[in-house]
Amino acid sequence: MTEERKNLIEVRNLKKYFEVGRGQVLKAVDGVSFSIKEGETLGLVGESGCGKSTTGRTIVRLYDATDGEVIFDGMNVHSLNRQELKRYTRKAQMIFQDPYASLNPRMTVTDIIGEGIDIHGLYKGKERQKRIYELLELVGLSREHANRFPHEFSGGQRQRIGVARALAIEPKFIVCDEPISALDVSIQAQVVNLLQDLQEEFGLTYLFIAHDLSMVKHISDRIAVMYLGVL
Ligand SMILES: Nc1ncnc2c1ncn2[C@@H]1O[C@H](COP(=O)(O)OP(=O)(O)OP(=O)(O)O)[C@@H](O)[C@H]1O
Repeated sequence: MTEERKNLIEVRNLKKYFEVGRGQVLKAVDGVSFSIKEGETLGLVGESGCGKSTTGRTIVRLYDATDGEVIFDGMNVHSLNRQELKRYTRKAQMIFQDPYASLNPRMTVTDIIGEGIDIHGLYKGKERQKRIYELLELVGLSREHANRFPHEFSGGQRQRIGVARALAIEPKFIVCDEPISALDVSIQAQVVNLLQDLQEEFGLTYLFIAHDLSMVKHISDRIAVMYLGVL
């Protein structure tokens, strides 16, 4: 079945170097190539510091690439004008490892989820509120949660808010950067199941980052192993 699907993402010889002072360069990602088909999950594993997060962040344009290409749906992600970049950021989202650090503590759930909706001008007024309720229900929360702040939730619930935020702008591709490693083991399976259900429902494509194989084994169609900046 997968043979018929087209590549949604093609990463070609991607490099991301950081300048770390006194002319020193840290080659966090040093020539990585892979592709992910539409609706597929590629697992990306490797020990801490090998460059997994940097790869994910460079693909979604949180970082500029030092060299190489990321082709998304036929377009080169690192040579977009501002308008195209805005369109791209709507299609490619990221879910972060730490559901405590990645949600602004001073914003309500409605504000957090609504931010992307506003930036991309998707819904206004009543429609916007309805969409936020819908998203909360989609991730297993309820409309009663809409006006609460992040500190009022458990780790698993916070990660669900992070998922709702990513989904709010109807992306095609999500980089899941260790989305369950900060959670209790008993909660991890619930969040993985949620991500799988959403993938099925919306035909999402995932790059699923984890530091150990056991977590990604049953969610991934294929697995890439990273070591010191290379695959
Ligand atoms: N903004 C940055 N500036 C300088 N160095 C960075 C930056 N981000 C990451 N690095 C370095 O790049 C290397 C790869 O880091 P990265 O976070 O991508 O690895 P990782 O495999 O995702 O690790 P972890 O599982 O711990 O998140 C590390 O040596 C890290 O210290």
